[in-house]
Amino acid sequence: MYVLVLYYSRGGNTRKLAEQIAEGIKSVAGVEAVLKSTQDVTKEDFTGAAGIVAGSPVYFGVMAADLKRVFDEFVGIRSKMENKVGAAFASSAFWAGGNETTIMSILQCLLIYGMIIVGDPMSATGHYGAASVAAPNEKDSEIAQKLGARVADLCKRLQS
Ligand SMILES: Cc1cc2nc3c(=O)[nH]c(=O)nc-3n(C[C@H](O)[C@H](O)[C@H](O)COP(=O)(O)O)c2cc1C
Repeated sequence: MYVLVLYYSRGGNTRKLAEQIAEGIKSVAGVEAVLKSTQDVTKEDFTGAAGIVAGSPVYFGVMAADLKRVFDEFVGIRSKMENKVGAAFASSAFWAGGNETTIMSILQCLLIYGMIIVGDPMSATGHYGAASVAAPNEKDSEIAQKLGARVADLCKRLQS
């Protein structure tokens, strides 16, 4: 069983968050993490996954166009995604730059893909997901790992 960590990143900040989420996924026994950029991801990566954690830099308060392109292009496999677990992450330049609105823009797509969407666990912050201003610091990384672990754990429970 694997969880797909899908990201777009131009400067590397969002990729660093993605790597932390993948670490969290891998900490759950029996669940692997597949880390893919928007350029490399395939429809098979989507349909084979037990869950998807998708992330983007904040671009004008929403996800970057290349992540939206993937959701647009893969619309035909939407029905195969029902009841998989979904979560989101984002990296901004400023504290009030739009991390939550960007996460919500991603969660909207996952919701309409029929997925069961979750935020980060109570042991992290119990909010929208994982986020950082520029590159993730130690706390951001811990939250990202906990988000990954939560999604992996839920995937296991749903498939048992
Ligand atoms: C076209 C564009 C739009 C952006 N819009 C915002 C924004 O609305 N709010 C914000 O805080 N940062 C904004 N940024 C900054 C990026 O979200 C931020 O630098 C992020 O950490 C970059 O992630 P990356 O290194 O993964 O590419 C924007 C950057 C670009 C290139």
